[in-house]
Amino acid sequence: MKRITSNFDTMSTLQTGPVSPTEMASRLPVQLTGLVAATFTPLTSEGELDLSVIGPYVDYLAERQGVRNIFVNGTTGEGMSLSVEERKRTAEEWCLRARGKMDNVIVHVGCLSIKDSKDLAHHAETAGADGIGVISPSFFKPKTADALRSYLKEVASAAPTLPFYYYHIPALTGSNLLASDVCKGLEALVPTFSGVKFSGTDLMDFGQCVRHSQAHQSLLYGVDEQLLAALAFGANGAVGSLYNYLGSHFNKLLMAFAQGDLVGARALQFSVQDLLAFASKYGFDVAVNKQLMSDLSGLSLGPPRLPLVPCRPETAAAVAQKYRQIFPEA
Ligand SMILES: CC(=O)N[C@H](C=O)[C@@H](O)[C@H](O)[C@H](O)CO
Ligand SMILES: CC(=O)C(=O)O
Repeated sequence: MKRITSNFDTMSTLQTGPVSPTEMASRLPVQLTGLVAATFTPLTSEGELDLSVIGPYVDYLAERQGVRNIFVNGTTGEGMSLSVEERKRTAEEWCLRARGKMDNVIVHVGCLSIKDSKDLAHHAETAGADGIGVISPSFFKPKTADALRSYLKEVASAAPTLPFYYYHIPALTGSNLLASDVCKGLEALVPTFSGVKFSGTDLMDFGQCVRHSQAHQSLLYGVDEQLLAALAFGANGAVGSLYNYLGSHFNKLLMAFAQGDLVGARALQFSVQDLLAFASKYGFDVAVNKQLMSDLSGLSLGPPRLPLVPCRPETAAAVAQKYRQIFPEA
């Protein structure tokens, strides 16, 4: 794991004196690329944290799925349903267990209270995270991009050495602000601004984020079933729940795309869509997804937390069967 401080040094140097292009390039952070698995939070059958599963979970992602980055305590991890204290304990465990095995641990720190978000941002920094992600508050929603930028600025300032990713997920936050508007001028307010996790379906908005991004920033797409379209628009990588159990498959898709094999990439994307089309008949949500991951990986992830309700075992089993039929090699 690496703490990226160099781009922020570069920025301050830029203001104080000239730097040669070679020196500049060597100081820029490594851009986050490839797959980032949005992890589930392991709970006991009583609904308490089960930190003992996190070590084996990291090994499963690294060894079985070829995934080298994780996004923890986000949507998939039910971060908003955990207490601040629980979020700190899980973040610490993920950072500890990922050491030497993952390239990046990004901790989602968004909360409804800005004080909690700042507390978690600061905590992520001390826990050794490689970055933080923040969603828009969703009860009192920011009415303007300006208001959201002010909020993000304040949260990011609590973790001044960590790359900061704006997490855009309008279907869940209920915010109607375009990500490309939110990101406008954000680097001036947030020196650590390193990219966007874009979990929306508006590809024009995504395209505008890419178009106006800077070279060191990472545009990470978050609707796994249509990643290929986002790659065409210039996505640098992807954050999502499906990379938990389809990481190797999606790595092939990334490879096919990089090699210009669009027909191959499309076939790989279509098989994922087939699985999702099947699963959505059962109301595919985090609860079903979590049980599916338990069934496929053998890790005991436990139930979801209320207000999500556990899925019926037959539902996850039916989706797992479909998965095995579509991806016999996985
Ligand atoms: C709403 C939601 O959970 N979105 C995830 C990421 O943001 C995705 O990874 C989806 O789980 C995935 O694309 C399946 O729809
Ligand atoms: C899916 C995703 O990116 C999240 O869990 O936040």
